Amino acid sequence: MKTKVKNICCIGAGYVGGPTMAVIAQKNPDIKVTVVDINAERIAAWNHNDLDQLPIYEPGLDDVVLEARNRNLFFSTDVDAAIDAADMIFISVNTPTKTYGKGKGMAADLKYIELCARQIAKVAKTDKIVVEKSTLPVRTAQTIKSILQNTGNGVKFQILSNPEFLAEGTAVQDLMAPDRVLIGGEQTELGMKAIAALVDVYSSWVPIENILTTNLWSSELSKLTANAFLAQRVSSINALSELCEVTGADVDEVANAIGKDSRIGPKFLKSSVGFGGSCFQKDILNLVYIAKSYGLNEVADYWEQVIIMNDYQKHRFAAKIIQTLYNTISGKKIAFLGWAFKKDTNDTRESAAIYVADQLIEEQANIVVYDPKVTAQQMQSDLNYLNTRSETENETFLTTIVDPYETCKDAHAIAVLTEWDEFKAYDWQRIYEAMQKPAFVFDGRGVLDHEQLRTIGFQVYAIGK
Ligand SMILES: NC(=O)c1ccc[n+]([C@@H]2O[C@H](COP(=O)([O-])OP(=O)(O)OC[C@H]3O[C@@H](n4cnc5c(N)ncnc54)[C@H](O)[C@@H]3O)[C@@H](O)[C@H]2O)c1
Ligand SMILES: O=c1ccn([C@@H]2O[C@H](COP(=O)(O)OP(=O)(O)O[C@H]3O[C@H](CO)[C@@H](O)[C@H](O)[C@H]3O)[C@@H](O)[C@H]2O)c(=O)[nH]1
Repeated sequence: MKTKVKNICCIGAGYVGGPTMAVIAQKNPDIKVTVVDINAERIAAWNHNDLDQLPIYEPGLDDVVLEARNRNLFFSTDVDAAIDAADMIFISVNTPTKTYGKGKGMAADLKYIELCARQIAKVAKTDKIVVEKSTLPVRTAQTIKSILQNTGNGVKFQILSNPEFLAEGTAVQDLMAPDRVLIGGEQTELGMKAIAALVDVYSSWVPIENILTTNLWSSELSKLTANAFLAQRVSSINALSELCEVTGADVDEVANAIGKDSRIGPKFLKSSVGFGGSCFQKDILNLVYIAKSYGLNEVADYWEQVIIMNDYQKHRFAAKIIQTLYNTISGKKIAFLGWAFKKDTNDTRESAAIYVADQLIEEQANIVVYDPKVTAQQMQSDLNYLNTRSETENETFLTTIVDPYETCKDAHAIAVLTEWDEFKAYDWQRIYEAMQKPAFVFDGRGVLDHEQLRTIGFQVYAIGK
């Protein structure tokens, strides 16, 4: 007989836990879904009456939350109560790159995962299915199982791997119509039963042929592999962008030409100032670390190159700005349009903007930033995290203005760091008139109309052109 899930708990109310559970709850009104977090401020924001105050910005998320919240979707800080009541527990906590000890700067830090496993082990009085939603190194399910099974209280656990493939900025749309849902589990009778229970949750809205089931290790490794392949495409086209610049080829034309080959495909070929986000770098470093730990040095080196190329692309963009501005940017105002790592999100983790700003501030430029969704406080904290200089110096060199025209006024140069749609619609003539001359634009996202800008009088640098 199929086990029907009635009560879900999700530990971690972040960029993944929040939207994923909101959609699961919306699509399964008969399942009670409780999202818990130790961050009380975040939970309060999820419960805020004003939907503009939700802790993350994702197009369409407010409507989903509005429909399901307080019906069968709840946000709470009472982690123990939610664990106790649930028959299925998702672990969706952060798994950042380790900043200390063995594997520092490479391996995933699994301390939050282990804490969750220990808390589940301590609290659980009835059998549970534990679902890894966080991105984890292959074979982590073994660790979780070992912690859970050594409690000695007779409770039985099944562990599933169900990695999340949503991209920020399109999270709701990705969750509503995923290319696939991946569920890995033990290939035993009880394991298969647990897999079937989770398939049942997703099949409320995902066509059954799009729900893939595998063994645990394939599922865990597929997540790291998917991100490595995606990031590798960006680094590949970025590597070619520099060759385009020196040969007269146009990177968008090259991308279009190769993307028409159905074996290559058109997506993820947009050259840029470099990929950011909380996942790509972390997951590839993790993959590299795992390969090295098995002694697979050539495999590790192959994937590490994706990160090396990405770092180079960010560095190259900043160097181009310095060089073009006559190798002296000390005291010059440089306007940044965008700080988020991509459009339609307020997330700034690993955003290229942070690294470009840091490099320009080393040359004592005054960076003034406008981003429609990122707060000034977040920008300062991103810069401070790099630890390059004192917080006071960062406050002096990086300021934020909430109006794009004011941001660009009197600037020597504008750098586009995020591809927000609104940038295309600005009155560029007005911006030009208020700038220092020559007025430079460095389009790190290839989003502006360069011909129009040149006609106005701008000197334009665009990646791969
Ligand atoms: N951000 C994405 O787009 C994305 C997409 C797919 C997969 N992932 C993966 O999903 C995982 C979560 O990522 P995220 O972006 O949602 O992270 P996040 O930092 O936004 O959220 C994680 C949340 O977990 C909470 N938390 C940590 N330990 C806890 C504990 N012991 N008990 C209760 N709450 C705890 C934190 O307070 C935080 O609010 C990561 O493994 C990430 O790699 C992220
Ligand atoms: O052609 C492209 C595509 C993307 N990017 C950049 O790459 C980064 C990542 O973009 P994207 O993948 O769209 O967003 P993420 O939210 O980081 O999503 C990735 O990381 C998630 C976390 O693991 C996965 O779930 C998603 O499937 C995977 O796309 C951003 O800085 C983009 O600007 C480019 O420069 N060029």
